[in-house]
Amino acid sequence: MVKDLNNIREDFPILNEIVNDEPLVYLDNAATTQKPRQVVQALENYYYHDNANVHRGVHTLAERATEHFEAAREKVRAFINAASTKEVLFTRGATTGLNWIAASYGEKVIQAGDEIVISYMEHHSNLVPWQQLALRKGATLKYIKLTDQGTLDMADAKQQITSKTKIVAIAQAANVMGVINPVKELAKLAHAQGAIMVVDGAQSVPNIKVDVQDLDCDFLAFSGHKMLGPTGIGVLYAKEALLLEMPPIEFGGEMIDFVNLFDSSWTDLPWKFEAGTPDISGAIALGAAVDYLNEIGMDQIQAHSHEIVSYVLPKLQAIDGLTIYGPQDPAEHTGVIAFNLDGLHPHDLATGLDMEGVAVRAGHHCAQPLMKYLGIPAAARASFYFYNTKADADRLVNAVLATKEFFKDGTI
Ligand SMILES: Cc1ncc(COP(=O)(O)O)c(CN[C@@H]2CONC2=O)c1O
Repeated sequence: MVKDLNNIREDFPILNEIVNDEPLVYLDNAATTQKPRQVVQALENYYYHDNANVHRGVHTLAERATEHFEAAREKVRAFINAASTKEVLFTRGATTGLNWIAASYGEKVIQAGDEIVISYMEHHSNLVPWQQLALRKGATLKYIKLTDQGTLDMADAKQQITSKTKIVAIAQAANVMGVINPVKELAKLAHAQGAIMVVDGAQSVPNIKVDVQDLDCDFLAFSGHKMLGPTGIGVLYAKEALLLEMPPIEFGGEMIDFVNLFDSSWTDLPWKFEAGTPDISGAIALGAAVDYLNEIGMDQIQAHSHEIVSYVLPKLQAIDGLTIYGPQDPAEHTGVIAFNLDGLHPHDLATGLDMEGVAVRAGHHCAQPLMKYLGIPAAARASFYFYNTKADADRLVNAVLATKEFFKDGTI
């Protein structure tokens, strides 16, 4: 059954919150999304009825907990169309997944003189792991330039990806510019040079249909909390052939086969990379989040974002003194819009919006090199999701105008 977006908000009690005497308008979904009752209910059901440790218990609760935990993995597998659950590793989030690739695959493969290619629009979690790996190994970190519209300069990408390239790591959707990057084409360019393709899916998996086999990416990392799930659970997808050759990152229980006094052997995939007691309830709740997204449909979610951005972008562009970063064409935008108001620090702008009950983020958005590339210290950022409405968009526009009026003579 496809959920009707017109009455979806009843699943999100938090959207009824009052902030500064105004009904909340939550537009910080790129930071974290709100959680439907069904996800919170999954957590409650687990702890009230099924809680036990997984995989080795022989009692009924342990078997039930294991069944729910592994069923969640299968839901995630199907959601991203991975070939096998062996390719679906539970992590803490996108940051952990990206660090695992650098710490395992990167440490094993990267040598002095090799090149790692990223872009100027990357989030720090898809930049610093590669930067530190390159420093450790004496490898070269290269950045793909952006066009004037804030999209990836693919002509430059073709120049940057060479026979020395071993890793290409790019966000599929950008957390500031709001663009969708052609990672399928980038994977082809990487593979043609014998390199692997790492996709940062933190902003794409929640917003568009992601098919890892169609993309032919080698790794893809994302976070549960950005797609209706709880914080602390995420996923690293990786091709099985790569995982079989990669050394574990953490050692201990769950991930061993035999432990001898002076050496050990590892268990099968995916558990080789899941040392210790996993986030059982988080994974089960992530499975409930996937169920919820599937009931809406990713096509409907993407269409809704396009409709909202097409509605609000022209209204924001019409505000004198407001600068929008990234594509000016709604067709190029996910639901993420970064902007600044002349003469106002983004923190003051966001505080002004909060006084009107509108929640946006302000700062460098964990993308300091991008801020420098854009020539700005920071920006405000509104990020929509399927439970936001055109009325929310109007509240944003009116709050920007009210804040502009409030600060107009430069004094508070
Ligand atoms: C593109 C991208 N990659 C990686 C991450 C890291 O995700 P985790 O923090 O879940 O590991 C984020 C987080 N987005 C930040 C968090 O807050 N606002 C943002 O834009 C992101 O947007």
